[in-house]
Amino acid sequence: MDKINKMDTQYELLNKKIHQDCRSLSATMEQLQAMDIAFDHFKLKFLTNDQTVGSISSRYEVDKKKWTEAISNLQEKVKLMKSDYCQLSLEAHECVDSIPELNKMVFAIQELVKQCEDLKVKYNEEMKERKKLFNELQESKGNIRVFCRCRPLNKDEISAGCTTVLDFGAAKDGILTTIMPKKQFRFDRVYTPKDDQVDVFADASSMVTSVLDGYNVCIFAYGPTGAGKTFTMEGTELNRGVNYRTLELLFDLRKKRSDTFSYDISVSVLEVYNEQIRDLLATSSTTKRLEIRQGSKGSHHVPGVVEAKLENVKEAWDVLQAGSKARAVGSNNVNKHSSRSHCILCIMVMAKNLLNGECTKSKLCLVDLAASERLPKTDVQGERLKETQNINLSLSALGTVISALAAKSRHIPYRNSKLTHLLEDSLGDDSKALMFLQISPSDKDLDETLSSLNFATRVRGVVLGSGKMQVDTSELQKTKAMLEELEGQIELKTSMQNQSEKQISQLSEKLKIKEETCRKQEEKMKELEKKLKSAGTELSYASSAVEGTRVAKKGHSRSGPGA
Ligand SMILES: Nc1ncnc2c1ncn2[C@@H]1O[C@H](COP(=O)(O)OP(=O)(O)OP(=O)(O)O)[C@@H](O)[C@H]1O
Repeated sequence: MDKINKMDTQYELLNKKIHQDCRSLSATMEQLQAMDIAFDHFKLKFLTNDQTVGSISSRYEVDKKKWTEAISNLQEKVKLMKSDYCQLSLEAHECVDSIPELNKMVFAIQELVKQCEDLKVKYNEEMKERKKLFNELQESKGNIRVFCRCRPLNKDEISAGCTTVLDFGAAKDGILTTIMPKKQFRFDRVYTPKDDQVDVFADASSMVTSVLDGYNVCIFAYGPTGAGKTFTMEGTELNRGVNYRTLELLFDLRKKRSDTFSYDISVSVLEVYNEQIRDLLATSSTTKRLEIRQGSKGSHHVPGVVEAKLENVKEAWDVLQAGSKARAVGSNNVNKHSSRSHCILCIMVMAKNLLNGECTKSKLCLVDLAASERLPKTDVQGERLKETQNINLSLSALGTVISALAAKSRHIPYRNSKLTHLLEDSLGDDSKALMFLQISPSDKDLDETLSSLNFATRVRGVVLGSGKMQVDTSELQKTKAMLEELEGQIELKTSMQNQSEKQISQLSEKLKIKEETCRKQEEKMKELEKKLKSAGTELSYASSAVEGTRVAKKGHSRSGPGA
């Protein structure tokens, strides 16, 4: 029994132990399972970590490459910019260094300007003197000068077998010879039929110049019908005459003298027919486009006449055309009206000396006279007779005025005709006159030619016989040479001054540009340095992040999953 009890106890003990072992086994199993799961987790984590490390490291490589490239690019750029900067600052320094030079130049220019001012004052005085001498010289030649111009034979005359009765062999010396009767006539100029409008105006231009110097001038064309009066004064579109060339010269001189003078130029165009005055610009549409004034007592003896202010030579041509048109319209009803009327172009000039504020007013009258005629033929009656009488009246009144002026009479009979009344201002004591004597070369016009030549010789003789002052021309030559030299000096100084001013402005412009470029480059450099700095910071962040991941990976592989 004892044995059975013993075995029973043993059995119970064994059973207990088995139960205990079973429990510990299942706990171990659970532990093992948990470890297994943990290991799987760890294994999974490890694999994931490994992949992350791989991708980080490849991104790191790409980024590294990119940043290295960017850095080397930036370094290159910085290097270039630094060299640019050095170059620019060198140039800027050069510019700054040249400032004392510039100051010197400015000082020199100021000196030049002062000298120029002094010279201008001197020049002004000399100009006055020149005007005086010019006037005296003109006087010595006679205040009334006569130029003789002969037209060529026209087609009709050639086909009718007309011959030339004039010899121009001594024309250069101012001598014209008639062949039959053989007689010599002396004038201030004699033009051959070959001389053109340019040749003719070249001699008249000094008179025109003196208008801008404040003198009154009168230029008129005298001669029988068909001798070329209108051709000389008006000319044609292709062969422009004295009227147009005069205005052209005035505008040219106005431009040339614009530094020292301002000129206001206006014109009126009048016709005198049968002692009646007609304003040829009053109805013109051309004039409506221009600035118009009504002539006052000061500018005209016929108040209310249209005065068109001209700004340029194009306007001048338009106005001249308008005047010719209006004259031609008037001639439709009357037998060759234009040869029976006087046409007057009045040019009014107001000059202001910009240096001393002095103002002068002068007037230039250009007159295409009515055709001269000998005493009316007996068969001329009615309207034609009246015309001829009026023409003769005005031409003889003109002759009388010229004679009275030449004789320095106290009374000049301007009021004897409308023509002389209108010319009063421009045909005065201080004024200059030029007569173009127009003649025909044809034998059929010989009588009229001789009569015209005799008339013009009388006019010239009267004037030259008046004993005008003779000027010592050697003195005049000296003064002229001095003036020319002075003018040359002024021109040189002015051009030097202009050049220096131009240089200074160019240099300061360059300096400004350089300064601006330097400033921009500096800004750019600063910006790049900033970018470079932030790029460096980002790079160091990225490398430390990569480094951290690497360390973590290494640590993990050392502890391993089977540890
Ligand atoms: N120097 C010249 N060269 C060429 N042709 C000329 C010259 N002078 C005049 N003529 C021509 O001769 C003709 C007559 O000239 P113009 O009409 O000028 O004479 P005029 O003296 O004004 O005559 P009128 O007193 O009758 O009006 C015109 O056809 C003109 O073109």
